[in-house]
Amino acid sequence: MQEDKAPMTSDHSKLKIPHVLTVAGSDSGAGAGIQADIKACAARGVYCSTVITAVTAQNTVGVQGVNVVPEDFVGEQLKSVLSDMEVDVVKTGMLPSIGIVNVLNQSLREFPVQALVVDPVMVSTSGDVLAGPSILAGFREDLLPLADIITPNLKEASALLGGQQLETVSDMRSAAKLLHDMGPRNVLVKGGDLPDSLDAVDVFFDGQDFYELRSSRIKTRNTHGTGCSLASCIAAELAKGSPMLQAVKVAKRHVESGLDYSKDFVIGNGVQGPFDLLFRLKSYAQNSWRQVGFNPNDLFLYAVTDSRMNKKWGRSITDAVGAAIEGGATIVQLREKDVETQGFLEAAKACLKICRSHGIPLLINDRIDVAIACDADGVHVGQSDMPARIARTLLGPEKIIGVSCKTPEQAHQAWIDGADYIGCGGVYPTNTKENNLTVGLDGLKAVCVASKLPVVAIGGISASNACSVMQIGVPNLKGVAVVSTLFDRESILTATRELHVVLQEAASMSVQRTH
Ligand SMILES: Nc1ncnc2c1ncn2[C@@H]1O[C@H](COP(=O)(O)OP(=O)(O)O)[C@@H](O)[C@H]1O
Ligand SMILES: Cc1ncc(COP(=O)(O)O)c(N)n1
Ligand SMILES: [Mg+2]
Repeated sequence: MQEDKAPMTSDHSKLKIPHVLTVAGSDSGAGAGIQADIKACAARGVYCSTVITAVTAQNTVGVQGVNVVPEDFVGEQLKSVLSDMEVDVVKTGMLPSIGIVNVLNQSLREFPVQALVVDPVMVSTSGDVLAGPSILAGFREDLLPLADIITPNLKEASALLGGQQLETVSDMRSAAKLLHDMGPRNVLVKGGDLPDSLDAVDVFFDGQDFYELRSSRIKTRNTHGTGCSLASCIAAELAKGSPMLQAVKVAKRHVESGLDYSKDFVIGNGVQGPFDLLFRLKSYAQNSWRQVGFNPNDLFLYAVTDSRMNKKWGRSITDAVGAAIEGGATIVQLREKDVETQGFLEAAKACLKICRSHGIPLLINDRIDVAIACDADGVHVGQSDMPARIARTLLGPEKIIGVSCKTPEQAHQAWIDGADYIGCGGVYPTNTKENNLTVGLDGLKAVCVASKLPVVAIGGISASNACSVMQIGVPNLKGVAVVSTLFDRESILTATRELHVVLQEAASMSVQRTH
């Protein structure tokens, strides 16, 4: 393999995408093998092509069958990809026959790549043989000397070394050294299966120094595929140009957080469930995730919290939100301007629980980081906050994004940027926002008419003027957003109910008018 990395772009006008080729077996249960490799590379932002060496019938119970792909056809796949697609790094997994090892060896000599990552898969965690002892000589003689790194687990390291038992970190160090003598530039002995170990310890040896890489051991049955994913993450980081130790560290951290994400999911009836790097399970784990998708009618009675008002009336934010929902609020936005981040996050998590139990969306004002950390339903941003287009990239396609707009131009931009709704105001003067320009009912109407997005009116709206706001007669005005009208009151519940009645009357009047 080449020592120095070639520049990522030969022609600067084109973007060269980092590319990993995985040469591995298919796992029908999709926890390990090719399926794990594609997910890991996708999660690391690297293109992944695939040469399939075997198709396994496999689930959480074990491996029920293996169908090995003829070596000539493995060779044909290798040639197709390597001759055309500018592969940076090759990663190998299940190599079920000595013939396939030979074919791979020849291909790598014909089409050299920047790095070779060898995960010497032999036995699945369920104990089923994926590559028999006959493969050992091929690994030792042909593949290991070409490898930039090999990533055996304890059993595989032991098999490669002729069967010696590995039970401690010190045994792992000796094994790493002996394996290094077989030719690979770097060795990572993985300790996922180390008995009596509180941490998940892997030993990395670069021929000079040993590194013990530790992470906390996640309590989960879903560990099927950690090895394949780790090797693919290493390959992906190398393809991006990382030095080896850095690639290994990032990969280990990535696997750890993937295990944490997917630790609670229940897939299959066997002892070992698939691990998954792509699922964001927090909302599933709460078992009460909101229906994905934004319903503009949720803007009907939009409650915006205010920490100063809660302080003044001596109530917690959760009590305030609970009362507003009970009174008929249809969406809640947390707008906490003077609380510290940690307190805000805790409050947001608690409010999210309440909102989810009532099927009410919860948005966070301005703080995209807090919205991501608590997995809120979305954010509301002002004109000088994070631009909606960037918020969309950070939050993903399904979260709700609202933007404050005063003009038709801003409303148009919000639509282009991928927002879901706009908040237009201040309609009337208000104490909650200093120096806020008032647009009045005419300004509101102009924005609504120009906007392709649903609109919620905000600013100085109360039970006494909400009816005139809703009667401006534009179909995309979906509701009113209020702060002091609900939260600067003795009883939030009563205040919300009052406003709800007014809004319902306004809605029924406009229905009558259109019939
Ligand atoms: N329960 C766990 N918590 C945290 N990390 C783990 C856990 N199990 C395995 N790992 C890590 O996952 C990677 C794969 O390790 P291992 O399970 O030993 O390999 P294999 O899947 O090839 O048997 C290693 O970095 C290991 O430390
Ligand atoms: C096709 C294929 N490749 C690799 C593994 C090893 O994965 P694990 O060690 O997590 O069982 C597997 N079970 N199946
Ligand atoms: Mg494992």
